Formats: sequence, C-alpha cells, structure tokens
Amino acid sequence: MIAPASDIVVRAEGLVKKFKNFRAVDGLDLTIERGMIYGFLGPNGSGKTTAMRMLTGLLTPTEGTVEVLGLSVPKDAETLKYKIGYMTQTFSLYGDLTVLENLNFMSTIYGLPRKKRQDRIREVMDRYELTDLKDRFAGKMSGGQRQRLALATAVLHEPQLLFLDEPTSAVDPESRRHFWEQLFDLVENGTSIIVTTHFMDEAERCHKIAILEAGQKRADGAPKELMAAMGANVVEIEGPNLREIRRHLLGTAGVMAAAQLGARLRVLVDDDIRDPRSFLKEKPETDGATLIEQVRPNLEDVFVTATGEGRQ
Ligand SMILES: Nc1ncnc2c1ncn2[C@@H]1O[C@H](COP(=O)(O)OP(=O)(O)OP(=O)(O)O)[C@@H](O)[C@H]1O
Repeated sequence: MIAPASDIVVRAEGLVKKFKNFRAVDGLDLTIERGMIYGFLGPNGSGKTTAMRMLTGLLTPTEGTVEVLGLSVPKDAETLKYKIGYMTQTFSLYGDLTVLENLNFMSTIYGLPRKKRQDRIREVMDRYELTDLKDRFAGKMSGGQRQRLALATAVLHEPQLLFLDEPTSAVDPESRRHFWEQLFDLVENGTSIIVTTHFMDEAERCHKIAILEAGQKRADGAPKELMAAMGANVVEIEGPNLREIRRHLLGTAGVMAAAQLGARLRVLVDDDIRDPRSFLKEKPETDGATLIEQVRPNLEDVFVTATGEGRQ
C-alpha cells in the first residue's frame, strides 16, 4: 500500500553527492514514513553522514531531489531548520559553556518564544537527567552526559523529525540502552527519527533500515523482513580446525560466506540448497565436526549477504 504524502517525512530520488570525482552518495532513493525510527546501517565511509547532511539541508546534492516534511531541500532549508533536530557525531556542544548556557544559547538559535524558554529548558533538563549538572561545563562531562545534553539540545524546539548521526559511538553499553529507551519515548510522543549506525544491535532496534555500501542502498525494510528475505540459510559448525574448514568452504559453490564466532563457524548457504545442514555434512572437510546445526539468521547475516563482505 502506498502511504499518503503527509505520512511520508522523507522522499529522496536519485540522490548523488560528488566530492570532485568521488561519488560519496551514489543514486540513493528513500521513502521514510512518519512515526518510526529509520536507520542507515553501513560501514565507515559508506555515505551515511553525507546522505543525512543532504536530508537536513546542510549539504547541497550534486544530483537528485529531496523532500523533507513536505519541504523541498535545500531550497526550503531555512524553514526546515525549525522543524528538525540534528545531533552530530561530535555532539556539537560548546565545551566552555555550562549545560544551562548551552541550552539557553540553543533556545535562542531555535527562536523559542521567551516565555516558553525557561519551562522547556527545565523540562528537558529533567527528562534527560541534567538538572543536577546544570552548572557543569559541557567540556568537563562524561561521554554519556554529553550525549544526554546533545539530545536535550536537539529536541529543545520539539522537532517533528530528529536526525542522529552515530549518537552512541562514544558511550558505554548501559548509556546506549538507556538512550534507545529515550528514543522510543520520543517516537511515542510523535517524533520521527532517522539514525545512522554501524552497530548491528542498534540497527535491529529500528523499525526499518537501509543498508548502505559505497554510497548505494543495498537493501531496505524492516529488520525481520530483511532476515526472512535474505536468500540464505545459516548453519553453525563446531569442532576442530575451524580455520581450515572455513578456507575450504569459502571456495565452495553454494557457500555465500563463512565467519568464525568464538568456537563456532557461521556459514551462510544459498537458499537454493534445500537441506543446508546435510549439504555441509556431506563435505569431506566437515568430517571432524562435532556439531552442525541450522540457526536463525540475524541482521549481521543480512548485512553480509547484502554487501561486499558476502562476495569475498
Ligand atoms: N567534504 C568531503 N570532501 C571529500 N570527501 C568527503 C567529504 N565528506 C565525506 N567524504 C568522503 O565520502 C565518503 C563517505 O563519507 P561519510 O562520512 O558520508 O561516510 P559514513 O558512512 O558516515 O562514515 P563514518 O561511519 O566513518 O562516519 C568517505 O569516503 C569520505 O571520506
């Protein structure tokens, strides 16, 4: 079913960004629906940040069209600025300003009405556990605290759409989990979110993702749908000589990828092969294996089959 235009927050067609002759983003089409967390998943240099910066209106595309919240970008970027929030990889905070000063400053940039300003600042400080830190210099805060302040400043003006560029790269796993809970709270209250990540577990939390490689979209959809449509079955092997088995299997027709995970070898077998377990069991190199079992796919498997990692 095609969603009505008002339910679409981003529509991009044929998006290209060239830096000299290098195509950092290379023909990207995107349709992102309202009310969801949409992830760009990809390795370093795959074009996630460049794509996001074009959607925010900060970077002009070399080719293609972009519409965000019904506004044409970059033409209407100035109007769009007040409707979106953007949290950059480096958090873009003023290290020599306190928490409160950062929030005050951003509230004037966003043009929050003077009367509303102090209430809204109090509200975000409370929500993101910053009240006790209000006189702390941003430059003297821990990674997790700075992340909370960056999120608080990005949502200060209650944007409809929030862009987050690798927001959890600099924080510990507990802060990451907590941060994601806060994102789901925002979604519940009507915010749409676009987030870049290279963490598989984060991508799995998104309602939908696009897998990017070399500036191109290799796959998109809900993580579960992508796993179901992967075109491969996953078999794990336990036993001695896993490195040797891997080397042999990688040259075998029907084996799309093989990677060691601790004491197991995880093998992706083309789903044209009806019984992938027997297929591997019959190979002479797996003779010494103590266990061969089919397991459920995960997003990393999708990533491997969709990108060059699966074509090595
Ligand atoms: N201003 C620029 N001038 C030249 N090349 C650039 C510029 N900005 C980005 N690039 C190149 O474009 C490619 C994509 O970069 P981008 O930052 O969008 O990737 P990314 O997927 O966000 O990576 P990361 O996870 O490392 O942030 C990289 O090869 C990068 O070096």
